[in-house]
Amino acid sequence: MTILESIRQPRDLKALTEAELGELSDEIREFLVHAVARTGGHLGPNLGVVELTVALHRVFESPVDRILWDTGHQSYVHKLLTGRQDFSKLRGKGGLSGYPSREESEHDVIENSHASTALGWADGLAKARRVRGEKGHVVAVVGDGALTGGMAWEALNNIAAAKDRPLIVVVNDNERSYAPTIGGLANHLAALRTTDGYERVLAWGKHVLQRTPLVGPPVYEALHGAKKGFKDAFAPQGLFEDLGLKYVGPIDGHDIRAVESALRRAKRFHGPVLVHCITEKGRGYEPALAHEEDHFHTVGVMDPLTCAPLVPSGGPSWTSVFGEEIVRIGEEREDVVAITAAMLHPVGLAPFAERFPDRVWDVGIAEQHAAVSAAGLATGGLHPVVAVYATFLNRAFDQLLMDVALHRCGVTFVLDRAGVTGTDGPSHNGMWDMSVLQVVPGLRIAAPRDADQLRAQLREAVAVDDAPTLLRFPKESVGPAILAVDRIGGMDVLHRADDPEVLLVAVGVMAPVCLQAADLLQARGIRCTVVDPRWVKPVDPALPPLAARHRLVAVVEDNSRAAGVGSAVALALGDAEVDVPVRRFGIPEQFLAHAKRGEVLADIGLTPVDVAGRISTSLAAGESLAKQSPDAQEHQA
Ligand SMILES: Cc1ncc(C[n+]2csc(CCOP(=O)(O)OP(=O)(O)O)c2C)c(N)n1
Ligand SMILES: CC(=O)[C@@H](O)[C@H](O)COP(=O)(O)O
Ligand SMILES: [Mg+2]
Repeated sequence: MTILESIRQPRDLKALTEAELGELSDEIREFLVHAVARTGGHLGPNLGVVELTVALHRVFESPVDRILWDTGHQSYVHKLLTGRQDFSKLRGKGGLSGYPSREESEHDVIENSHASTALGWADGLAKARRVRGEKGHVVAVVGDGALTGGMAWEALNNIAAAKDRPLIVVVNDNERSYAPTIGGLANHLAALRTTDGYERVLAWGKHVLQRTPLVGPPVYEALHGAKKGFKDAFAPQGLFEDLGLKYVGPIDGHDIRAVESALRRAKRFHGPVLVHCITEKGRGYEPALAHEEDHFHTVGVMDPLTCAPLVPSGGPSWTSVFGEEIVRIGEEREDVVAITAAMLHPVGLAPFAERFPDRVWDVGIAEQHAAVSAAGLATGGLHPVVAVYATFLNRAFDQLLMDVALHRCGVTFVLDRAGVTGTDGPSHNGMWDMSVLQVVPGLRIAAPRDADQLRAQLREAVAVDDAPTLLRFPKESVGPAILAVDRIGGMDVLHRADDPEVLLVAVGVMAPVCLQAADLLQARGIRCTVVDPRWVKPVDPALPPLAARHRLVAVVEDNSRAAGVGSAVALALGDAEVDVPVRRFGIPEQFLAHAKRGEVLADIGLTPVDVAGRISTSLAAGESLAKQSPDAQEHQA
């Protein structure tokens, strides 16, 4: 049995010797590389927190002491040490979540993967402990990237002022989000991190002294203390100390003894403490360290030796189509600029950044700032394109509404990972944008069905300079082109039939699902028209009169059913006095457990068979209804 296998719960760590702890760290890294290569997941971030997590669970008594993980993607080691070592179905249906999960363990608190929230949770938990007179520490682990999010500072502002409320903030500073973390904060962390002299002296001392048994360790401790003293005396007073936090660090986050020593000091301090740990994303796995783009922030299923992907990509991604087209637009329009929230490569803006380095900004994990600064850019005469994942735009709703839309700013939002993403769990599905944003006056929303439409609609969007525009597309590969057979108003007709009964409104990537459903219905003698509205907000004025020529309208969208495009179409029909029933197909109002996109779509009835089946049943019910007495009809309506 390996040491790792012997760890069933955190207290099993306490008896391990220093040598065994080193061995355990090696075993964990070995486990992570092979397990995550088999399933895909967040490899780099977890390789960077091995020693930090071991030290946390040796110093604190989880779950009495609450250990919170910001963003949660770096919680695999925490899971391994809290009784969860079956990673065979990590992020897969029925397997471990890729994030903390209360259902999995009493050691887990924050389940969502949206960054910069852990300090707020910690502030609330610490206040609750104070009010209820409960013992126990609250510890929040936050990355340097997550620390660039505004909410982290809202929380720090509260935490720092509470001198008598013990709360420990552990900054996991690996200098990166995906790419190197940007901004004044990153520069400040660097200033705290590198007073070169004592770092080099410390590194040398550690190297020499660790090879000098007996005398080595106490001398190393003394040297470590000297470094601390030197820093206190000469290094700049830190931003954190100026705020009122006790600052402990910088600590070598891969030296378990050093981290434990710092955490024990922090534990003794009866107030807010910040422990600054220096770590390396991808530590111990050369291919990750060599991967300059993101140190293997997320990896797909791959060969752990060669890092070659083992699942063939299904062709070009939506992201790459956007990335290429925005460069072409940038060539033609020098007023077009771009903003990313710490995800330059994942959202496809890297080619634009390479071509136009002065026209793209990484604002950190700060979607709210991205939206507001875009309002400033637009007001300054430019046309900003803000590229974020759909789920993360939720965070910037007010800024889109009150800063961009109210001021009628020509800003284009490009939402990647819209719809069901699946394996990243409930907080990553881009399933709310076409509902939440329905209420934004003047905002125009497009949902492209294929690459050609993405290119066309992106161009139409950046041509609007007096209102916000938005495109949204999913994570998967782009399918084949879907040609229109006609155009009605601004809508593309994808399929038509003589004397049609059903109008299928296919929203974006649901076009193939609707076309297949139309074929299934045709086989049952039910004739359909299939339209792609292209721009789903506002509803095309040609849609109600088209609907009036059918017996039933079905709107199919990869978005929440609640207040989505289906609801907007139903409202538009009502306003136009078109009395045709509307059936809404979308994502139910629930949080979707992690599973593959296809599995989730099948579970929620967004497949051609489900859509065709429900339409057929609906028509039949309508027919039987029509044959019944008027009051029976009234009742069922
Ligand atoms: C609000 C929000 N925006 C973007 C993301 C995407 N994201 C996930 S992890 C990550 C980088 C996090 O960097 P850091 O906090 O330093 O943690 P590390 O991965 O370095 O351990 C980003 C941008 C997110 N999870 N939440
Ligand atoms: C934790 C986080 O938010 C990101 O790392 C996200 O998991 C990446 O998702 P993709 O793998 O779809 O780019
Ligand atoms: Mg980081």
